[in-house]
Amino acid sequence: MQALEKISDQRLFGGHQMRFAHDSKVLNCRMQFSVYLPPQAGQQDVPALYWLSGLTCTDENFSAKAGAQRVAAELGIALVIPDTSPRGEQVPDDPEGAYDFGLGAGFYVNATEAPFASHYQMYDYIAKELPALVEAELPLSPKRSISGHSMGGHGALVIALRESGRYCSVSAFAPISNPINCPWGQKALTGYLGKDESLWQNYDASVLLAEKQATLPILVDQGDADPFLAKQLKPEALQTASQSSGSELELRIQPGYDHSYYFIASFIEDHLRFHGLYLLPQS
Ligand SMILES: N[C@@H](CCC(=O)N[C@@H](CSC=O)C(=O)NCC(=O)O)C(=O)O
Repeated sequence: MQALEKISDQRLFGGHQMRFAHDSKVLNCRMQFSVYLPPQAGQQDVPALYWLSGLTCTDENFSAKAGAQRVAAELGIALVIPDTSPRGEQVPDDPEGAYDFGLGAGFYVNATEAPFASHYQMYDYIAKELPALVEAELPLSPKRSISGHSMGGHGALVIALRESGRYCSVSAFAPISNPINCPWGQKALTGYLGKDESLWQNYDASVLLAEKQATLPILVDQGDADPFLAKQLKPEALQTASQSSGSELELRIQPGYDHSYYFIASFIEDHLRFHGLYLLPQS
């Protein structure tokens, strides 16, 4: 069988919006993901921005709602958009079917707890298996940046801070900034990693940023009308952490914006141009 099965391919801004399926070894299931290839990918390998989506999303929310492809086409940056959890009948879900754990809520961690550990290895899937696959099979260079929203903003920050040599820049929209101290994070980290809170620290961007100075540029946008801001997102923890390690963080509070894809669509161009500064040769 081919490594990638193409599910769809549609022309968009001179490039291609595509969807693929493949067998994931680390997740132990069949997965789907989306890719936008800009027109420049017809001539040469192009750099890629990996986008990590939030709770309840598949790879299709960002492709359909964020409006990122026009500027990606102009800049010559591919978009690689994975799913948010392992998938399939055999993959365990939240025991009560809640939206914030299990399917659609992998939290970008490597689970150690049964019954989740046999599939929920999203950290390794995003940081290692998927880049190796798409760079081997598609016209993508190994220059990568990473971004995401909410749960995906948490994932992007954690992966970039831990694997900084593998990424040129990181950005996030309304990230879960301090998951060890919020209900979404505490539920997910207990379920995937168990009750030993010392193991949770490796998956908390504020802890990681406080411990070690960041070596890559960081941009974060947060709406001040976001209903999840105070209880779940806590961007002030990220700000304090960056100050204590002397890291450069650009945290922008956007007046009147909520948690939705309308917020993402309003600022995605800024994020693409920010990543372009580090992914593309500057004249
Ligand atoms: N259903 C839940 C909240 C679900 C939600 O808001 N999901 C966000 C991400 S939240 C953090 O990870 C999302 O991106 N949804 C998909 C979309 O297309 O908007 C509730 O109602 O509280």
